[in-house]
Amino acid sequence: MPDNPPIPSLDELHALKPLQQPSYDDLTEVAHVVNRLRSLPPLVFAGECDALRAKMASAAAGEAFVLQGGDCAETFDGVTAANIQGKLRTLLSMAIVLTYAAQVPIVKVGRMAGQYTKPRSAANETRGDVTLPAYRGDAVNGFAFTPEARRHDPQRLLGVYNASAATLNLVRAFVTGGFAHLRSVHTWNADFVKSSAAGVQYQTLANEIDRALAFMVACGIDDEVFGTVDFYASHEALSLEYEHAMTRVDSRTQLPYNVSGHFLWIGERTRQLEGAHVELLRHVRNPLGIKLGPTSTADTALELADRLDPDHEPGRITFITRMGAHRIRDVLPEIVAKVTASGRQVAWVCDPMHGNTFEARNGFKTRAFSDVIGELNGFFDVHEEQGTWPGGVHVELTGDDVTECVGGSEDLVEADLVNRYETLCDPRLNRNQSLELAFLVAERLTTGRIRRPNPVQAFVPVSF
Ligand SMILES: O=C[C@H](O)[C@H](O)COP(=O)(O)O
Ligand SMILES: C=C(OP(=O)(O)O)C(=O)O
Repeated sequence: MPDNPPIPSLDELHALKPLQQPSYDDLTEVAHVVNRLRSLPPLVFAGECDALRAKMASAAAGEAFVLQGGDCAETFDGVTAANIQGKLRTLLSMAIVLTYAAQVPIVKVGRMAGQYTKPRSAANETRGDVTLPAYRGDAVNGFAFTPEARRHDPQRLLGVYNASAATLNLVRAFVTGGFAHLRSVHTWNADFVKSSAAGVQYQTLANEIDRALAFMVACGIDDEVFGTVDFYASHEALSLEYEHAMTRVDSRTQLPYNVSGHFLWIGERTRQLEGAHVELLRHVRNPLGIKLGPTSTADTALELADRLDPDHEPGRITFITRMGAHRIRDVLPEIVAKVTASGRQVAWVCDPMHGNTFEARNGFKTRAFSDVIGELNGFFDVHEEQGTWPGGVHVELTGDDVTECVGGSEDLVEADLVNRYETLCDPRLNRNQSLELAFLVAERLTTGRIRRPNPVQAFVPVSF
């Protein structure tokens, strides 16, 4: 159990000159908003964060696999039943593919209910002869290209709280109220294009699950044990005002937790060792992710791990590597080797999205499905060579049939991007591409090439 040093104040954090922060013009208004946020109830319970930390520890130990996914940038307008259900359905379908094929428990974590703040490469955006502040996520400003919308508005932080609460409320209802029951495995994708290869593969798997379920019921097992799933919320902890206001001392343990989400990650652009984000998050008890891009070194990874997890607590640290398909085989091996040699057991999760973005000839920001799979294969190969466990995937996806990433079995080309390009920031996999990815990952997990300590004991049938 870590010591409990005082949580730094917001002023102390700002003195560390944090990157990627909004510039608010009315600091009194900011203080009002932060005070209001401090008075609002937690969105998650500290005990749930502890439960997730234990599951992340299983992923670090090679006994579970993490599936983390959702929008690049959630939006306030996107908080609709259809959107939330669509993302959940996609994640549950992917999880079932991974569980059934790979026979390993899947830790299900949404990039949901809090993913409203975006770091940007450039502070401004220019269209024609007009330059305005870049869109930084609904937590900060609006997407419309007008001075009013692009103003950094602190009231939006209350919008983040409300949107996250509404999303979590429905997610909790879905995962405990019957929607996620294993019996529903067919209905999640009932409307799926029959001609889609992943859709057909999914139907075949769903039929097998139906038969297995019927067999178990015939054997006298109450199928209500398959009625609910554990599902967790995560986002990038970027807005210091919001994350600080949502950091509370847990009444059970007297220890601080960030109660805006179960799992928080520090982005590639804000993970400076002496920076404000590391300083705030080192005090909270939540399980933490650290993004590692192509310029990362083993020393950086180890220094961050020492700072954020001085006690080597199981499940505390997850390294989310996002090196790019063409760099992963060069950069990842040394990091994995040195972290492992240090005696740390961390969860290794592959984000095959953020290192593979490019601008298409028609101006759309996109990713090629082949690069996404290329990076995943590199990730599995490196861990196979090192004898370490590839602990999970982190993907930007949606439940809709958008056209934002090229490739996949539908063979989307750059000319298709214009049809349904709906993301406000980075391109997401659509439902078909997400399922396809799940089948490919399941195949890598089942080939037998990956060492799994004890697959039989590791399979926990009551919580898929
Ligand atoms: O999601 C990640 C970042 O916010 C995003 O890649 C930054 O994109 P930009 O380079 O268009 O600013
Ligand atoms: C900004 C993100 O990633 P990264 O920090 O890896 O660029 C993200 O995951 O939204």
